[in-house]
Amino acid sequence: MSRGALSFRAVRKVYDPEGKAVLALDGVDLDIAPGEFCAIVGPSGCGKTTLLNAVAGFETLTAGAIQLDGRTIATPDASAAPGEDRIVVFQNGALFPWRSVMWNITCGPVMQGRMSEREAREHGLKLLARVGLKGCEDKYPNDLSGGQKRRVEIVRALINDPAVLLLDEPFRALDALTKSVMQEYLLELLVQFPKTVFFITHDLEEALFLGDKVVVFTSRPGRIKEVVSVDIPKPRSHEVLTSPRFLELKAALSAVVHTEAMRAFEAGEKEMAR
Ligand SMILES: Nc1ncnc2c1ncn2[C@@H]1O[C@H](COP(=O)(O)OP(=O)(O)OP(=O)(O)O)[C@@H](O)[C@H]1O
Repeated sequence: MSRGALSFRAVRKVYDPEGKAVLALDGVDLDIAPGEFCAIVGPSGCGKTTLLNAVAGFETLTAGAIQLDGRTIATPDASAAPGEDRIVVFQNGALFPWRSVMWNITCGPVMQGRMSEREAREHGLKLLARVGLKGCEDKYPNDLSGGQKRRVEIVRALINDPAVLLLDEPFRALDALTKSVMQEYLLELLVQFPKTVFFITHDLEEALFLGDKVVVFTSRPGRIKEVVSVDIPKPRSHEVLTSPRFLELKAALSAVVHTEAMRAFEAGEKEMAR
């Protein structure tokens, strides 16, 4: 893969609601290689979504810079508008319920004039078949299960052929079984359609199962505490979850995250006591 290199340099973000400054991110330096799956974990409120939003173009920076393939996409002075090179899949989904699955998938490339309706439909049908949704193209989102909706959303993102996929806890609302199936679907799709992935999760097992690396953030202000390289070969199936190496990585990751979660909790208690 030749595109999708993300680099973060000294990224800082201060929110200033009603003059009470909230330092969300402070000095984040990170490189994500083209085609790399980077899972982001860290305590609640440490700035994970803020960082994702800055890449997506929804949030400005207070200091620092983010580059995509050498092109600066965010600085304090400017941020590149959201575009089809960086697509977000949200945890609560964002399908239009009154439109068919096919419409939801193809509206982006068709409206932007990048594909004819026929081309988009053909491509959409192919992608739906790859995620086990053959025959669902004329259904409406509310006719689908949570897992099926999530697959439609991922197909909708992939049809745009983005350089970077940004996923903010996409499987959070799913039951454990559906979630594990979705994780395998995602890995399989990425073999067929390689993308750089920025994936936020609170689930350490999910981070290790999917990630080439797992970035652990400190409690707020978010800084990078540790980067864990997941040296388990891909393709991975759920059998790896019980392998000695997986369990070893999980124990180490869990210890780091737990320390930070405790810090975040104590900081929250102090703030409440003020
Ligand atoms: N628009 C905003 N205005 C003011 N403060 C904000 C705003 N958005 C986020 N924050 C604060 O910035 C910090 C980081 O928020 P963010 O949502 O990025 O954290 P997070 O790590 O994604 O949290 P979670 O894991 O709970 O989703 C939090 O303290 C949050 O309250």
